[in-house]
Amino acid sequence: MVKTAAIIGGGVIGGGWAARFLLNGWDVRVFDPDPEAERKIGEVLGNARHALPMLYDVALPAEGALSFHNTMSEAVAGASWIQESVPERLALKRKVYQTLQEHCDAGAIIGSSTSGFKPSELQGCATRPEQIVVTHPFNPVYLLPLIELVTTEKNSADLVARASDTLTKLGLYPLHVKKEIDAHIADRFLEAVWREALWLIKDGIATTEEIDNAIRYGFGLRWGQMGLFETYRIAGGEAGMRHFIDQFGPCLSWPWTKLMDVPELTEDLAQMIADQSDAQSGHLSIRELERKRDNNLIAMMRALRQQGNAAGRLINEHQVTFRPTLEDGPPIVSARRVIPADWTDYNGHMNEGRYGQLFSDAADAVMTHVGADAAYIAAGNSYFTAETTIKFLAEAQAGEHVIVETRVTEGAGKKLRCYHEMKRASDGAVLATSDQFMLHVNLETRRSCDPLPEVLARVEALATLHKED
Ligand SMILES: NC(=O)C1=CN([C@@H]2O[C@H](COP(=O)(O)OP(=O)(O)OC[C@H]3O[C@@H](n4cnc5c(N)ncnc54)[C@H](O)[C@@H]3O)[C@@H](O)[C@H]2O)C=CC1
Ligand SMILES: C[N+](C)(C)CC(=O)CC(=O)[O-]
Repeated sequence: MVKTAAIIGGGVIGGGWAARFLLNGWDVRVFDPDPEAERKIGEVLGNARHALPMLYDVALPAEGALSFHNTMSEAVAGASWIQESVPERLALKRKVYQTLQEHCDAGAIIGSSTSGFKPSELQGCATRPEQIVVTHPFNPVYLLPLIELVTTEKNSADLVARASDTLTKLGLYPLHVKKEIDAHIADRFLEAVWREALWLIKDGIATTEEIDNAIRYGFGLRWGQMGLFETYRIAGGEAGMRHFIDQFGPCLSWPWTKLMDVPELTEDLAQMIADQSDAQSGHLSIRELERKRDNNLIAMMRALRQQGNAAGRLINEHQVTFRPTLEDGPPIVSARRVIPADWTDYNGHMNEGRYGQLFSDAADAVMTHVGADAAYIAAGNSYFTAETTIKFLAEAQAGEHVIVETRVTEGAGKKLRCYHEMKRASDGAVLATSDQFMLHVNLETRRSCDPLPEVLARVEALATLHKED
């Protein structure tokens, strides 16, 4: 059954949440009094539709339905998840909970995007405090997986488990913060870094661009894959973390940082920062910067997928949950995906090597379908490609949804031949074809041999079925 999420407040963050739910197959109802809300969410959704599917090697579930509502009562009725993302004012948030709790299901989860308030503050005047948790996301919510799930003793273990499960199924990483604190965990770091950066600008040490370069060419890259402590463990050399602390711990009491003070944001300082930022990035619109950010994030997370680490490991695990079961066909729909941005080459279209990648993924899916799956391969049997002829018939662009249809044209003994057609999903245009000839191989002897009987039977049956077509 399709689930429904209500989005209360559809600005930068509410729009990102709406996209995350919709692209994972949920119906989404939005309440936001801003007459521009529909347009603004449309823009965020446009970015998300471009970006999120590129993280995966299979198509996301069918998109849910998006609707806009004039009252909060209408938006929350029947929703199993309610995500509040109204401006960061405690009185406003509390008023919103009072209204929505009059109309929402008592079993629904109410998550707040608050960057700073503790859940106990949000629960303060609520009719059913036990329904409310903090689910603090990171911008862009449709791409970044971290959600700080902050709870109090008023939230039952069952509700916390349900919240965690829902967030995980959305491809998110719920970090359960069990002891509440102002600004949770991550924003405390961000604020510490931001305060220090403001001092560096105010004291004329560095410009906004130099500060950004100090991050993106160095420790920013380290943090994205190992965080702080694993990185510092390595920095301690073979002696590890203990040595690192003994060596660098004392520096913390040296006058290196001004972390406890905030520079006064005078008119002059605010203008200096804005001017430097304009000089650095003013030639790009915010939408262009968002696209650039999203494409970079996708490329980085896809690289982490290949290594099975950090955010990449999470995406691999999420992808398994919606990998489709193939039908015998003909044809077998052996691949269904969106072309990622990092598959584009200097000619502005999908690079020829990626056509090969897609056909190779399609062949892997067919192998799994006939029983030559991971366990079969681990037991010492597999197929090797002996010959492939690819015809490139039309260009494919990043963001396009494509499918591969496969026919088994030969399946006898050790021979398996597949004819793949790559099609654009929107109009069925054939973009490329591949005639692929494979041989069954014993991975120990590295020589060709007949498949095990159950795989051979599947291959032969498919070849017969597809020949009859
Ligand atoms: N912008 C950011 O980088 C992040 C913000 N947050 C948190 O998300 C929440 C929202 O922040 P943003 O999206 O940045 O703000 P925003 O200003 O972009 O969006 C707030 C939206 O709430 C709407 N709104 C105002 N009163 C409302 C009401 N009574 N009912 C329904 N909608 C109402 C506004 O029309 C606006 O569209 C805040 O709690 C903030 O701390 C969390 C993570 C990151
Ligand atoms: C600036 N901010 C405190 C609203 C930022 C966040 O809460 C998280 C983020 O996306 O950086």
